[in-house]
Amino acid sequence: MTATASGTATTAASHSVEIRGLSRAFDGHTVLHALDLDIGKGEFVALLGHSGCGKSTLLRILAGLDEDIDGEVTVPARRSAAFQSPRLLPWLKVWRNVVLGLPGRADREKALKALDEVGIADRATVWPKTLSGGQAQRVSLARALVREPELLLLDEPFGALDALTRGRVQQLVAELWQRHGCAILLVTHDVEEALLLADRVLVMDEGRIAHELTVDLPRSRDLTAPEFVSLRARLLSWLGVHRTLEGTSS
Ligand SMILES: Nc1ncnc2c1ncn2[C@@H]1O[C@H](COP(=O)(O)OP(=O)(O)OP(=O)(O)O)[C@@H](O)[C@H]1O
Repeated sequence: MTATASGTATTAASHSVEIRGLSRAFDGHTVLHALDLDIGKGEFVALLGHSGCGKSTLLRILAGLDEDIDGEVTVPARRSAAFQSPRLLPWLKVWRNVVLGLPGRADREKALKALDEVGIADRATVWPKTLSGGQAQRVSLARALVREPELLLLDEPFGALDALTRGRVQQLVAELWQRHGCAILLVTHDVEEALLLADRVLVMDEGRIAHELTVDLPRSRDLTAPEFVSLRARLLSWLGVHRTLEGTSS
């Protein structure tokens, strides 16, 4: 692996992500503090932390949307991201949104395959405004997957969905992850979501990784299993030491 002294390198590495001494400041206010983090190839990592602790800032850097950093960041060239808001272009039909930005001519077959994978191939030729929230989020996932990422960055992708749809889309992400074998970094406010999906949960506090938990439970995970309940209690206590996490309850 090689990495630039300060910036984002995209050379293949033994890990999918390697971060060394990453710092980011806005207007003199340091948001990420000399952060170190490795994510293994194919590993599913969830990132929890109270509002404003720097989760999205880290994700944006890994997505290549922010390069004004100190430190070393190595990420795979093939990476894609999905956010809380699906960010579909309203003047393009669904399938065109999926393959937008891919090199070459817009490949309808490719888009249909990706939409089929997320269960909404029948919505390929409609306008984005006619989609439900859950459908739009599925299109956003299809758009990320069509790039065949080695690293998938998810910033609260289920945050705006109702509980039932949220459960379905979570299940879909778990299945896609197992099928594609990509590494995933999921930013969430939801302790249970993190424990249901991830191999490892990180708790961030004021721009540092404050705690780390390996989730050594078989899938599909049972929220009521004593081991699950105990891991949940540990995460909540870690979060409680700092500030109450929005959107969770004990
Ligand atoms: N472009 C920017 N300019 C100035 N400050 C910024 C910018 N982006 C983020 N910040 C600041 O950096 C800090 C961390 O923001 P970030 O969005 O990473 O937090 P977060 O943990 O993702 O929060 P949330 O859970 O609320 O989404 C905040 O204080 C925020 O105001």
